[in-house]
Amino acid sequence: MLKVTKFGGSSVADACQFRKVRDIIQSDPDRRYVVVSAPGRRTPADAKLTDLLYLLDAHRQYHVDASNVYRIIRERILGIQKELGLKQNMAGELDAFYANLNQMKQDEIVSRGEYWCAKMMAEFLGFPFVDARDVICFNLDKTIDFKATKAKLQAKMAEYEHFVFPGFYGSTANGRIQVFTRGGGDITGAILANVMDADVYENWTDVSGFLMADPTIVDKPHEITHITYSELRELSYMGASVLHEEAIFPVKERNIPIHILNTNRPQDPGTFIQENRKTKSHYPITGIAGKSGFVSLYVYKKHMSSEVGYMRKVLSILEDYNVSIEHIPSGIDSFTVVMEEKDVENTLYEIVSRIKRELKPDEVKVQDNISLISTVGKRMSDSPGMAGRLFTALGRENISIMMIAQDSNEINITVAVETPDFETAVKAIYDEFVTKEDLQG
Ligand SMILES: Nc1ncnc2c1ncn2[C@@H]1O[C@H](COP(=O)(O)OP(=O)(O)O)[C@@H](O)[C@H]1O
Ligand SMILES: N[C@@H](CC(=O)OP(=O)(O)O)C(=O)O
Repeated sequence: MLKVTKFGGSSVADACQFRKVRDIIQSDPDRRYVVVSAPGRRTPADAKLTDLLYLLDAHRQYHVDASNVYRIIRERILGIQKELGLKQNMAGELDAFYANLNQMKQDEIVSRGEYWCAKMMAEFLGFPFVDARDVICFNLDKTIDFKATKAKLQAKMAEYEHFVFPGFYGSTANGRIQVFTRGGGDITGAILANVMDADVYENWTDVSGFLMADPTIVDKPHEITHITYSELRELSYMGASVLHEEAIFPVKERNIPIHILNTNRPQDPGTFIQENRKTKSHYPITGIAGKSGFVSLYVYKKHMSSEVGYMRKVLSILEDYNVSIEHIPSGIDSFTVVMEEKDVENTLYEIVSRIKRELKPDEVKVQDNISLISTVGKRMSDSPGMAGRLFTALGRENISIMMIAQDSNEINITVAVETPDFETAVKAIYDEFVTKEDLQG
């Protein structure tokens, strides 16, 4: 049996967490390949090391003295090293990094959290360190070159029976470090699991598995014991941040189960993510997730329904500005495009004026401060009246629904609400489909 184990930032936040990781690795000889993130938050008010590295880079870019930020980074790493009694010259590594700061690009700077952490973890576990820079190969378009990565990883597996591997980064063909998007250590683990044909991909974090809702919004949400890849993809895409939304593809391709586990409570069963759920859930939904930061663009034109290609022309203007579209609810002579605010923050008014100038609509309206909430579950397709229950639950809280979308597999109903209503809406949906079911037994 072969397990690829990935420990997120919360699992390596300090020396005490390192010890928990060692206990977990030593308790199971199948846990041979270990991926680590950079040290995460020790308390809710703390900073993730990766955030500090982005801050350091911002100081560098704007030519502001970065010594204070560097000092905090240095103290965090050396604090872990000292408490664990590690012998490597981390101070030398860190000072050489800082001295060389102006020669580095942002990706290299922000990748160092995982690099230092993996080096320390390797010494602590007595495993070799393998640098992701020498293994994870990116194409120039930032996708993964699977063929090259596989060849390099297999060579490392032939050389070592165990190793510690930094998540989040790799390199391009010209040797430059490239990082994934934030939270991308999960993708590194999934790639390793795929190439190594692991029996399971264990993803260790600070919650006992995937929860039915974000625990910062709903008080003590239930744990999900089993979830399918497609349900998970919907939830993680919509903001359930436990697992990066892109981490599903490499494991799904080989049908490798993902097991989400809690480093602070390793005895808990956690969540299994597989193609087919083994047990039928007691609840009509699997989970709820949501995100804020959306904006909608409403376009109305008399007789739009008979004007062939009108919607396509609006979408092609958005494409010119590289905007990706979340939803397009439509009426007969109108439609609304929902997109992420960050994609249009500098271009929205230019886009609107182009639509007005080139397509002469009768009305264009922009609304910002929108949140999307997805209610997800495979059982929803065979449970009649789900949408009705959802809308009634929101209605009871006086929340107006700005948009409704249901995917064609009927495993997801997404609603748009105004951001001030976001948390109340998530709680109302949870109460309707979970708390109420509990009370009914
Ligand atoms: N549905 C959910 N289930 C569990 N955790 C969730 C959910 N939605 C959001 N979270 C948050 O995700 C966090 C774990 O992800 P992350 O912070 O990336 O951990 P790590 O540092 O271990 O990679 C949890 O602490 C929790 O606050
Ligand atoms: N350290 C990186 C990558 C990562 O996966 O982190 P975490 O495991 O803490 O989500 C980040 O903060 O984005």
